[in-house]
Amino acid sequence: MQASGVKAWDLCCRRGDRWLFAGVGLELAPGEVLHLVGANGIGKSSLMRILAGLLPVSAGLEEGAKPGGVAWTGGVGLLDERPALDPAQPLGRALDFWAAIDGTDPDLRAHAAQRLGIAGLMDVPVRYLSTGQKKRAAMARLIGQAAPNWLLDEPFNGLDQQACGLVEEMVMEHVMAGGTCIIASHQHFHLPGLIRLELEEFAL
Ligand SMILES: Nc1ncnc2c1ncn2[C@@H]1O[C@H](COP(=O)(O)OP(=O)(O)OP(=O)(O)O)[C@@H](O)[C@H]1O
Repeated sequence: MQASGVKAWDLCCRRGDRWLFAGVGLELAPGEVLHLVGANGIGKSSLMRILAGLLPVSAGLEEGAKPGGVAWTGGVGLLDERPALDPAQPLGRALDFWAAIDGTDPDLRAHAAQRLGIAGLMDVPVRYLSTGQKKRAAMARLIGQAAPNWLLDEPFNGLDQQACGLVEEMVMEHVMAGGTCIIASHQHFHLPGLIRLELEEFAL
């Protein structure tokens, strides 16, 4: 695996005319997992999207404040709340669309699909798949990316108990191989050494 790690500082987020958070920072070394927690609507997904580079890092509240930043060591893979798989395509084709963009390792993805129990669904249109099957497919896509850093936004949503255990196992394997992982979730994780970051109500 490539080298991993992340350092983020002074992250601020404004949605519409409302500040969600300001001055948030975090740092992860290879092998570390961070659990991002906080109430509904507090800004966990927004923070994940900033970390993934999909939302800008806003400048701080004060006049002329410098924006914060995010520095990754190695590539980043995001398991978003939405699976981003074309509903009109058979699953295999929908995953292949991303393979070219992600630089997917086909063997890694195929092995993950097998473990996740979706290898037999590649000819089924994505629109016929259940929520959990789509989540499993998104997880197989992530593993195929072989990114050293993972961002998992509510990875357990829609998964049955067995699949939740499997995803936990996959996270363990990833970090034990030297990766990092940030998980935004209301669920509990049984992962040793979990670092906890709680986003709190932000008041001006
Ligand atoms: N595109 C957008 N434009 C304006 N406001 C938005 C947008 N996306 C999200 N928000 C608002 O930002 C706030 C934070 O949303 P976010 O999804 O980051 O919260 P969360 O902590 O992940 O919530 P949950 O636990 O319910 O998933 C919410 O009030 C939401 O309505």
